[in-house]
Amino acid sequence: MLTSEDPVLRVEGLSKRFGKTQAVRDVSFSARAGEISAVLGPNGAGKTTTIECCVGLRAADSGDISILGMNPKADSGAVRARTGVMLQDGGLPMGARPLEVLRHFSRLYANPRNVDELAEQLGITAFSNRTIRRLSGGQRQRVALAAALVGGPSLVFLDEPTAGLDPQTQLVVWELVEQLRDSGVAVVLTTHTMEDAERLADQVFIFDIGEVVAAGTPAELTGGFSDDGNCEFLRFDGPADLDLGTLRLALGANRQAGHDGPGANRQAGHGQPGDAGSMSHGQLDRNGLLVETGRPDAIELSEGPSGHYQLTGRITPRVLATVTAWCADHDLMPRNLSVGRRTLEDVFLELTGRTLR
Ligand SMILES: Nc1ncnc2c1ncn2[C@@H]1O[C@H](COP(=O)(O)OP(=O)(O)OP(=O)(O)O)[C@@H](O)[C@H]1O
Repeated sequence: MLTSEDPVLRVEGLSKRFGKTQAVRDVSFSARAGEISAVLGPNGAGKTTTIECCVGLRAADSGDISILGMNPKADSGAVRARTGVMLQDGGLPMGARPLEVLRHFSRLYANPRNVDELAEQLGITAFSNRTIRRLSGGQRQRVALAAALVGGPSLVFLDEPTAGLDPQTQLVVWELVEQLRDSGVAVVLTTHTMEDAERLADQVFIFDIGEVVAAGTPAELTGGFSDDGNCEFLRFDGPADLDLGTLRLALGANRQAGHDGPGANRQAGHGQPGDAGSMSHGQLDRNGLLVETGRPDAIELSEGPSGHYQLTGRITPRVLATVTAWCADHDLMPRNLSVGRRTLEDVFLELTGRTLR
């Protein structure tokens, strides 16, 4: 029996191979009611294959999938009745008109949503007398989204729901997805747009080459953003191969002297030193090792390619002053100096050495 605490979707150890390509390897994740779970990753990371296995469009090689406590294969009818799916190719009948399609789908469900209201909300009414074949990509996308929602599902899978949409329609889709979450639906959203994940997601699962390489809330993954406005990275450009030893010492001396000022409290939800074993405070690096994140008093200093320097952690005004003072002592102009919040894109880059796009 499923309780309200149990995930609506639970995926454990899912693997799927296409010939020589291991599309999905030992993937585990879950999605809860009233939450948006984003599956984020670059092209070919295995997101669509994972969703296709979840909704029964592909047979997994191994692993377990449970939806609302049921087995999607054994209880396929009951699972389908409570699940909405929007896939990238849409799967819409080309010769039909949007409202005909939506009315047809709505008749298959016990408690469907009002077709006219949904069509109005997604701006479908304006082109409802054209066949699907004659719609633009973005218009088809809206019909596919409506088709996924018309049955009033408890769990909805949205594969790249904002791909190809103009900014105005993206906003409509984001609002709709938030409404779904607020009404208690479990939303699983695949995307390679980190803006989607950062804006919408309660939980993010970052995929790369068929594996989940990091998981957590956006704030946990990016190291969070503290109440007093202290930022999470400081970057500057300078000559390559600077000797950073004295800067490290100066930053360490700040920490030990407790110079981070009155706002230097720990962030809610972040761990105490030593409790890095939980997934919520860490990420998996390329070798599958847990890397601690969100330690507000730890400053990491690294040199990227061609003289790009980066500090990550809790960047206080004192840290900024230490860096600029060190630069002044070394007669060095820190070019392109910037301070800001780390994004999921940064996290992905740090974990894989590549960008999401
Ligand atoms: N039917 C198929 N036959 C052979 N290989 C496939 C098939 N479907 C997917 N693949 C391969 O499996 C890997 C994962 O593909 P998948 O479509 O799941 O990635 P994705 O993360 O959804 O990518 P995208 O963001 O581009 O949609 C890729 O290397 C892809 O080429």
